[in-house]
Amino acid sequence: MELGPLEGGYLELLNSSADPLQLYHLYDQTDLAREEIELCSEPDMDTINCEQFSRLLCDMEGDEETREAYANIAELDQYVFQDSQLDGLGKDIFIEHIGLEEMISESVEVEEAGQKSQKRQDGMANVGALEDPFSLPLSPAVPPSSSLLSCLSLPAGRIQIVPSLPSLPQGLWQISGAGTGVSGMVIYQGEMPQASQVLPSSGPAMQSLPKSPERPGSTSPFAPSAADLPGMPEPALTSRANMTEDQMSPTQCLTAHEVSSKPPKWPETVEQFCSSLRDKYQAEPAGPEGILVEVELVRARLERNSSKSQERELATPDWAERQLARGGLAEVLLAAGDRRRPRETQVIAVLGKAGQGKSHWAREVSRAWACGQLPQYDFVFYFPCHCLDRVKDTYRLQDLLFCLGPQPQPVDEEVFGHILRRPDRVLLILDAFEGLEGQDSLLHSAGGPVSTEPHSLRGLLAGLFQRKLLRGCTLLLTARPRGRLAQSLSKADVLFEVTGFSAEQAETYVTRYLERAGVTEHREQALALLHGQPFLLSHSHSPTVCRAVCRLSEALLELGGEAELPSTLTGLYVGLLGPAARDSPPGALAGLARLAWELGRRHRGTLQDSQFPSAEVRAWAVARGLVQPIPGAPDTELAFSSFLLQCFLGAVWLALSTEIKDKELPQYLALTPRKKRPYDNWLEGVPRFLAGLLFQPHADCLGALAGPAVAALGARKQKVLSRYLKRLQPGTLRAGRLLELLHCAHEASDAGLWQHVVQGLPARLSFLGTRLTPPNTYVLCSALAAAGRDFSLDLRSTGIDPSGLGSLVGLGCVTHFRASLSDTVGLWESLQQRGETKLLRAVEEKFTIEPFKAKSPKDVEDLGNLVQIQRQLGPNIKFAIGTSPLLGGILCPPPGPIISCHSKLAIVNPVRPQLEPERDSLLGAEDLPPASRNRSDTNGHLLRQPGRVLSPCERWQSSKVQGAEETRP
Ligand SMILES: Nc1ncnc2c1ncn2[C@@H]1O[C@H](COP(=O)(O)OP(=O)(O)OP(=O)(O)O)[C@@H](O)[C@H]1O
Repeated sequence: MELGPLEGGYLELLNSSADPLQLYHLYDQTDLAREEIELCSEPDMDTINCEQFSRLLCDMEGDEETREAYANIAELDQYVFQDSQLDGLGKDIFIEHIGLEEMISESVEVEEAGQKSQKRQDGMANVGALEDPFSLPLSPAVPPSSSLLSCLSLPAGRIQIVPSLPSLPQGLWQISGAGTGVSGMVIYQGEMPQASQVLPSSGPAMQSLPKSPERPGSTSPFAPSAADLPGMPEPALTSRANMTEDQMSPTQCLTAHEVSSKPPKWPETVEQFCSSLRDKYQAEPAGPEGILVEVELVRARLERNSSKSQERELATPDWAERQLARGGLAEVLLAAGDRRRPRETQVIAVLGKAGQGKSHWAREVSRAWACGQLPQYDFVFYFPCHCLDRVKDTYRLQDLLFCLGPQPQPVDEEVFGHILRRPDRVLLILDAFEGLEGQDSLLHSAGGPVSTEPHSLRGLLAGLFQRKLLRGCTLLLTARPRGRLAQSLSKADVLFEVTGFSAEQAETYVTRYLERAGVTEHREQALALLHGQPFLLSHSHSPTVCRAVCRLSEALLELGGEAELPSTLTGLYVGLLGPAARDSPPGALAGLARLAWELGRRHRGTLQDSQFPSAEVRAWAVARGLVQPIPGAPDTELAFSSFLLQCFLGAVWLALSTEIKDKELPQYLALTPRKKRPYDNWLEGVPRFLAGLLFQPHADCLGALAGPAVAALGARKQKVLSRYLKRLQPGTLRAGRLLELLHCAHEASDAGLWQHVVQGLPARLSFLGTRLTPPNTYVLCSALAAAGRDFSLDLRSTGIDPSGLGSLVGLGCVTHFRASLSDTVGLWESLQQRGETKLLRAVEEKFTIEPFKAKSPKDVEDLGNLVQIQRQLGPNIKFAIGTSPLLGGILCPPPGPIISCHSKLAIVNPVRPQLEPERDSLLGAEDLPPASRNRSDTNGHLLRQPGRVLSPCERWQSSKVQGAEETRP
């Protein structure tokens, strides 16, 4: 039977009458067609290798839609088919839910199900029993499992037994089909069955997997071994037992890998290469200042930034829901290991905004390896990606590792062979991945090479990411996730985020900085300077800003006398650049500023010697630390010493340039919707610096950098921006842009502009899903306090930290707020512990949780904790469970109803859907039609629409365990 294109989920395919072997090959080809299967000879229709099958089955299980559909089948089975009263309704809903219209006739008429099952019996797997396609008949030999794959039934005939595939749950797995040469293949995961656990077949023939007689490479045309790859050495000896990897079973292979993590005896050349790499990493200082503050990474995930757009961005978890990689480096590197398939490349992405410390962290990984902390790797190669952006030349894999690697040297074939033999013991670090041209396509496009023949560097990288070259290695990349790159990064096995410094870590950095500078006596003064400018303290959450603050503090303290840090970021950078500008060659600052802007427009932060206006300007910029060499890159390549500095210089160019037309200037504030402006704001720090440079008093700001001659030009530009900003209605801006406007107004330090902005703030402010970093929280607090009006805030999914949450909701002008339950519990508990009862009472009264939707047991638990704290405070305190002014109502029931509401919520079992409509009607408040939504009875219980029974799917949805609660203001 000819199969059409692979469409829909695996569920549809399993329910089709397609020949399972064809199905399998179609699956594999579709998947691997993208991977350009050049090296397979003839696809061997009769051969299924267990790794391939493991992959197929894993993917089927990994397919979220299928998994969920089968889970629903299992759970809804009883409801739909055993509860005769609900028969008709249930089936319809069930069928609709799993989205299989074509199954309607099959599933409604039960007899037909038998035939369908029979059809499938000839195929790959029997899903379900003959009589009832959705019941789960488990033979005594098969351990019960909710997995779709544990419900395979066993046929008569020859059976191959493949012991223990690591990715399968324990149990028996049967595969059969024409062309296999056997009527059935059983994969047994777990201990082999005892004789008493009789396999339901007439004498299973124990055979090994089919194997190509000619060569000991992989038996799979789709999963080549090293021996299959042109240009690769002969198959590796992976154990000291003189067996090739491919002669071993997958279990043996894994065991061999584990065992061989003991240091093997290496040839002299390999030992030498390895120790030269280690020496290289150990010799590198930890960052430009040689300071290390230990930071924890947070598990990350990407999400669509709007329901309409395909673009993704880093999701913002609530503070209390963040998952820290507490095990440090080891945990990060092991994180994807659970999902790792044998000999499969593992991709780990460490993401974060510019200047958060990604490169610092990545270099720390190589240093840790050099110090023997990562014994699971024999080799670690660190590449700053700016150095790999070479379009012209062609390279082989060995050139990448040896010539472009951290320790450039001629290729040593013996060492290279050694690397190829154990790719699983190789870690490649690709730092600043966003710096590569067209990086997004490397991760997902087809066409990466499968051989080590010369290719463009991009081709080589594509081969690595597409898991064809050095298959089985670990790829660790760091990147700023923006635009299309973020979309492709969802292909990574695991994601982490570098979130910058906490206030304590910033203080630690200041202390260490002064220690290294040999001026520890200034420590207290420097910390006092920092605390004297809370806005800069909040910005020191970014290590880059923290470093800049340290440098300026050091300079100010050296001068002696009354020192004070500036109150804006613009002031900080003017303070740092002013002295450099004063002794610059003529036109040097403007020349460098122009370069910063023009490179930024092309999304680049690196520059060549030849791009400087003159050698003199280059020498000045290097001497003043404005640009610096890139570690590992040729001397002719330099980079701006930080992204923020590049943004500042870009803004200087906009402020100074006569080439930028006045009417174009407002677009560079990036406050209007993206569609209406061609500028993409890659240099995202430019808007606030531009406002700062043009609005702050000329003599202290732009004049301090460029001299008095540019005063008239600056004044004209200021007028243009002022007119634009005063026409802007803050209430019409989305949360992210509103925050940027607040930052611009803060940097401008112009009383008129600030008043205009704060007066325009709407009374109800929702920041739902928009990150509130410490500086964002700071400007928001200042603006609300200055407005002299009342506000309601929605602070859910903002990642706001506990101290930020406390400062915002503690403001007198904030009369109502909504925040995640877990963060609120944290705040209340900390206020309680600190004995701040008055503030606690105040914030409790402002808190609202309506409409409440419990999505996980944690939500119910948190609600219980809130009620508990509330009880302790006495009967007069109440928080709003009804609608609040923020949400359009006024109901604030006393604690009694909340507790009774809680006790109802607590009995909802989140794992199994509750079928009694009364029970979860409370949970399903948002599932009700608008007419009955948000209405409550006198006890504060939400009313259900009479006669409306929630469908099983709705109940399932409402009881699904799924992270923090969702927004529905
Ligand atoms: N944990 C840390 N301890 C000490 N210094 C740090 C730490 N993290 C970052 N820094 C310092 O902060 C500055 C910025 O760090 P880094 O260059 O690693 O940021 P990044 O996220 O890679 O930025 P970009 O995206 O712009 O490349 C550097 O000077 C670095 O030394």
